[in-house]
Order: sequence, then C-alpha cells, then structure tokens
Amino acid sequence: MTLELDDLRVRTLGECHHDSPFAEMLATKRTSPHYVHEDDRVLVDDTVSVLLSRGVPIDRLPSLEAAGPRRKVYFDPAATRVGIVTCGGLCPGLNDVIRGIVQELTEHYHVARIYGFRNGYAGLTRQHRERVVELDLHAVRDINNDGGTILGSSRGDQSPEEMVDTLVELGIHVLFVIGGDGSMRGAMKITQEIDSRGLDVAVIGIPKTIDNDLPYTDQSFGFQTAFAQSTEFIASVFVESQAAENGVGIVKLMGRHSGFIACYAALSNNDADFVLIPEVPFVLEGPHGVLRRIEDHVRRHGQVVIVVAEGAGQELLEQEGGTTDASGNTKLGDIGLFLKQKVTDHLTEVGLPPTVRYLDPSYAIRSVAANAYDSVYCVRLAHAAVHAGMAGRTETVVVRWRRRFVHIPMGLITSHRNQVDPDGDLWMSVLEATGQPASFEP
Ligand SMILES: Nc1ncnc2c1ncn2[C@@H]1O[C@H](COP(=O)(O)OP(=O)(O)OP(=O)(O)O)[C@@H](O)[C@H]1O
Ligand SMILES: O=P(O)(O)OC[C@H]1O[C@](O)(CO)[C@@H](O)[C@@H]1O
Ligand SMILES: [Mg+2]
Repeated sequence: MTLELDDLRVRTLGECHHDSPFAEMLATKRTSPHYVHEDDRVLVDDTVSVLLSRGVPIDRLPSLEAAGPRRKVYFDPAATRVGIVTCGGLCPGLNDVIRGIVQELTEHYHVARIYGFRNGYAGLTRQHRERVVELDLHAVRDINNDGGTILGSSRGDQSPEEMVDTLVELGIHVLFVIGGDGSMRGAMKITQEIDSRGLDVAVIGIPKTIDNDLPYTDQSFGFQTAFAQSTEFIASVFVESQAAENGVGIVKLMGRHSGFIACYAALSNNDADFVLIPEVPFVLEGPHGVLRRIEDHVRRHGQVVIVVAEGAGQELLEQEGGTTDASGNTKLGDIGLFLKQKVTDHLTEVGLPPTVRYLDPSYAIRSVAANAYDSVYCVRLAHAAVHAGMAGRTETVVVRWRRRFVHIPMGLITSHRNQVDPDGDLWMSVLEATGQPASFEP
C-alpha cells in the first residue's frame, strides 16, 4: 500500500476565526487513551510490522486528523445555513444521523437554518427544489425509532450545476451527505462545482452502507443491525431444515460485492454449514464442488443450512447483458434462486429428495430501525460531522477508524471497496465455525 501522510490530509476552507461553543469545555482537555487533541493524529496502521515497513519517521507515518469539536470554527454559527440529504439504498440508522446532526446544530451551534432535501440528490434539482423541508428539534423528535429516512432517498443521475444552484439559492454553507460510494462520488462532483464557482460551501460525508463495503472505516453504521436481523432468518430455515427429511435451508443476504453481512450473520447464530460470498469463488460441480459437499453434509446430518451473499457466484449465472440500475450499479443475477434449483436437482438425482426452505429477507434487514449499538454510533458520527463542517472541513468524510472518530479525504472512501479478505481472520472464523472447506476447487 503506497498510502502517504499527504494523501490523508483533509481540505479546509480556511482559517477558523469564530469562537466555538465548545471552547470552554475543551480548554482543560488533554490527549489521553480516550481523547485525541485536535492537533494530534490517529495512526492508520496498527501492527508493528506494517509500521516498520513504512520506513519513515514517526511524524511522517500515515495518520488521520482527529474528529471532534474545535476551539475556533470557520463559519459564524448564528449566520450558518445547513442542508442535509440522504441518498442510495436504505440503511438502519439514517434517522439517528439526521436527528443527531439537527440536535447538535440547534442546541450547541444555534445555527440559523437547517434544510432537509427530499428523496436524495433529486431533491436538490430545480424540479424538486420547492419540496425542501425545514428541520428543527420538533421535526426530528423520535425519528430514530423508525427505520428508513424521514427525508426519503433515491438513485439516479443529477446535475451538479443544478444542485449547486440550489445551495446558492438557499444560502447554504454546509451540506451533509449521508450515503454510499455513489453518493460520495456525487458529493465530490458538487464540491468541484462549488470550487469552480469560488463558493464558500463545505461538503461533509457520512458514509452509509449496510454491505460494510466502504474502506477506511471500522464498520459502517447500520451494518450491525442488518446482520443481527439476518440471523433470525437463518434460525428459521435451520429449524425448518431440522424438522424435514433431507432438509435444506437457504438464506440469501444483501452484499453486492462484499460478503460481510453473510459472514457476520452466519457467525452470530452458528447455524450455517456453508457460507458463500463474492470474495471467494466456488464451483458447483465435481467431487470438490459445492453440490457434492452439500450432499455429503445431508448424508451425514440429515439437513444443511446455506447462507449466500447476493453477489456470490455471479460468474456461474447467465448474465442478462450488463443491465444497471438508475445509478449505474450493475444488476446482479439471482444466485439464491439459482442455488435453490441446483441443490434441489442434485439432491433429487442422488436419491436424497430434499425439502427446501428458501428465504430472501432482502429489504427486511435494512428497513428496520437501528439497534442500540448502531444508534450510539450514529449519533456520535453525526456530532463529528457537525464539528467538521462548522470547522470548515470540506470534501471530507467522518469515519470511525480503530475506535477513533477521524476525518478522511472524500476521495479515499471511493478509492476501493472494503471486502472480506479470503486470507484474513474473519473468513478463517467462518471456516472454523461452519467446517466448510477452504476451497471448492480441485
Ligand atoms: N459516479 C457517480 N458520479 C456522480 N454521482 C453519482 C455517481 N454514482 C452515484 N451518484 C449519485 O449518488 C446517488 C446515490 O448513488 P447510488 O444509488 O449508487 O447509492 P450509494 O450512495 O452508492 O449507496 P448504496 O450503494 O449503499 O445504496 C445517485 O442518485 C447519484 O445522484
Ligand atoms: O434494490 P435497491 O434499493 O436498489 O438496493 C439493493 C442494493 O442495496 C444495497 O443494500 C446497498 O445499499 C445492496 O446490498 C443491494 O444490492
Ligand atoms: Mg453504492
């Protein structure tokens, strides 16, 4: 990895001259294992061997700016106008983040106005501009008890020029974008347009993905809730498979390119015998193929449970020819139904006619309210985002990295995908828990 310290510096709009409402509270704080001073930096790497392999002095090691309140801020709080938008697929915790941002801006910074854009970036376009809603403490009260987002969301292309026109028209100084990789790409185009017009507007991202596929963050908010929801479906097919002769339970879980939900859900209740994820290719046929292994399992135990991530085994499916959704994301073939058919055919052929219970909980795992852990995470991310925006950080994303809330340049969050490492300890745990072979290839 060729990451250098200078790649990790976030952009600021300029010097901070306004008094922060947190100045007094911060005056006596010292750096400790629980608090990182705003001038201190958090290391990217956490092993001695990687640190040594960097071969640079300690102050040149790759590190990240600590998030949190500043003694001075860039924007004059009383004159500041803010916008919030949620884009892409739903994720548990979106309402917690919205509420956290509005509370922090209202109760501590006392900003002038907070606007919520309706239905993703579409809400910033000329056509939908008038649907903007004003957000205050009353509007966000209790919204965290519900899944989804009070602002709505969307996919699809929007013009950065039109969106920046809207920011200018409403006099917005800070835009908070809560979204996934596509949303962050969109946010960077908005920043470019802001820059090309020489405007003084900050754009702060809060990364959202139930798939946990964004890099430079410990785990994305909502992921824990989503995999916890998934476990109930695995438990159901396990019970069903146990009660039937040659019982087969299959659960397909979200995860386009990354199998984190499948791995964590399977580990959580330990009922899965096979976990199939996009990062680990497999073959179906042959003496080492998945079908034969499933057959062996059914012969030995009378039942089997398979958890498959939606992006797994795509190379085995006949693709419909590069179809994409409104945002340009490739539409995947249905590996769950395909597997269900293949397993049914195979077990029938070898004289083990199965009873197959197939569940695709799909939206049921992401449309729920955040659990207590994710709610805490969301509100802390929201606070960090507000402090970053008020301090004039821009093209910046707030993340938690190795327990710390930090700032990273927006470009890094879209630089690659976070995926399950087939050589890593998570996949090893899955292999240990399921007992499935490390490879299905000869
Ligand atoms: N390559 C891109 N360039 C500019 N804007 C983009 C790009 N991709 C997506 N967007 C914008 O971001 C919005 C959300 O993108 P997308 O639908 O891909 O979801 P996402 O943010 O990646 O979230 P998720 O994939 O987790 O659902 C789109 O409506 C579009 O306006
Ligand atoms: O059907 P939609 O809303 O486009 O979203 C489906 C996709 O969204 C995700 O949940 C990511 O947000 C993926 O796991 C899934 O493939
Ligand atoms: Mg995406």
